[in-house]
Amino acid sequence: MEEVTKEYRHIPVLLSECLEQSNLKTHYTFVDATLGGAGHSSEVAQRLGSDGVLIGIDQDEMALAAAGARLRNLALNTPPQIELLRGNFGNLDELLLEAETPGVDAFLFDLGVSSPQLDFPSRGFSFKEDSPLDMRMDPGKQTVTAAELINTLDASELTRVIRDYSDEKWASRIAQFIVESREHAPIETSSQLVEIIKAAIPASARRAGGHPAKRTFQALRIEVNSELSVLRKGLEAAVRWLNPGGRILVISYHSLEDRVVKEVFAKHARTCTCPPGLPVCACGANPVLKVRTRKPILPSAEEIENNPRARSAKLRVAEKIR
Ligand SMILES: C[S@@+](CC[C@H](N)C(=O)[O-])C[C@H]1O[C@@H](n2cnc3c(N)ncnc32)[C@H](O)[C@@H]1O
Repeated sequence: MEEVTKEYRHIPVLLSECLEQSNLKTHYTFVDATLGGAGHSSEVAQRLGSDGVLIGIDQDEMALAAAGARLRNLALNTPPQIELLRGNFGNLDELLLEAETPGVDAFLFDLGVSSPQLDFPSRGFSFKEDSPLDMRMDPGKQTVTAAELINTLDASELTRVIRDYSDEKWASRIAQFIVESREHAPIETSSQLVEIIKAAIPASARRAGGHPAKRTFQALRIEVNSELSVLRKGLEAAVRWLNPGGRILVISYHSLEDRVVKEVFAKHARTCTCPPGLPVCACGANPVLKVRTRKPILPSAEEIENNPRARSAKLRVAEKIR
């Protein structure tokens, strides 16, 4: 355990903004749906009282072990009840029923992978390390790896995944190069895939827009973990579990995640669009949320300098109105 906490280094993103936006009270039930290394949660735990509850969820065993050790080591005067659950926030209903939660006052979703997940080569998330192409967030429960997708999807399915989940301009060429390459031998490692992507993208285009494999790796990770449908499901459940006045905070790191957050918030915040003078509402609008961030909250230049991973972060917040 000591080993895990020493190695698990992840700087929490938009920490003070999250604490402020959570509107924490000592008796709150706070659900951290993406516990990671408990960067946010260890600060939340210090602000809850003995009548408060902190529920931490992560599907990653390594994250949960590190977070558990960190939270246990906090010297708290009035420790809240702390419950850590291993699972996917796509199954929020089951997890919160298991925790016997009557309702929730604040949810935090800090999406994506943590720095240690990227840094442990065996997880296969990083295009910078040579590792097996895995990318499963929960290797114990998920069976389909990135290698399996790369070696079995046909060219049009590969193009769809890469294009839809990353806006990669060269998606269809990358897909073709993948299919041609695997005819000789299966593609099993991240460096094999990086070389194929580099060969598929013309040299002039390769120089722009960061590492040429970044977008394809993001697309594969989203597909392996069904990230967008899981996010929609998790947010929908969070809206149901929220107590009146409670808040949902979501930190996203790319436009596809951010779009899902905006859509779910907007759907539940939709106000009546009937023409004035109609005796009863016919459009069926029934707002339960108020969006508190018309524009997302972004990290400061100072935060980005100290933690480059925060560069693409966007925090959106909504409050339950009834
Ligand atoms: C960016 S990290 C969170 C870091 C954390 N806020 C901190 O400061 O230490 C995201 C975490 O969410 C977890 N995660 C991602 N998707 C998940 C999902 N669908 N269900 C549960 N956990 C998930 C990952 O395993 C990872 O540990």
